[in-house]
Amino acid sequence: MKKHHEVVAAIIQRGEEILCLQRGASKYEYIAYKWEFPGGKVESGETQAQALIREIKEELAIDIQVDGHLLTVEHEYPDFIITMHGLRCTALNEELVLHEHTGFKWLRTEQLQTLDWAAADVPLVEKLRG
Ligand SMILES: Nc1nc2c([nH]c(=O)n2[C@H]2C[C@H](O)[C@@H](COP(=O)(O)OP(=O)(O)OP(=O)(O)O)O2)c(=O)[nH]1
Repeated sequence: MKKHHEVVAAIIQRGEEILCLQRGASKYEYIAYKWEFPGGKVESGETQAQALIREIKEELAIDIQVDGHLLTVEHEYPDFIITMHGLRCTALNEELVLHEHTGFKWLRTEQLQTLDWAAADVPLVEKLRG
């Protein structure tokens, strides 16, 4: 049976722009170098907000405030399944440092579809585009 992960992803908006991050190499070629929202797996005992605050601090060295829920997506990849909660957030610091990603872009909602998103993110991007 495939592993099932609960994942949180931060939609960080600054003015009109949203933070998009590019993953690096991966043993799973279908997510390697894809674009995503920062975040990661919820660990046992954590709330979604606690997990997201921890992940964003690890990945980007910034603090965030979680403002609300955007969309939850369930997606089956060839090797595992994720339930991903997309949460709207605000960054509490200006400068970010990429600890785990290979690139980042701040894009307006109408520019989001120019990136090659991880498949699970497509419904989030569509919802953001309205
Ligand atoms: N963070 C994040 N993960 C996503 C997104 N879209 C998507 O398919 N994923 C997948 C990729 C990973 O398989 C999984 C999240 O795991 P991760 O590797 O980022 O998180 P983690 O740091 O907790 O994991 P680990 O390497 O410690 O095991 O969800 C997204 O927008 N953000």
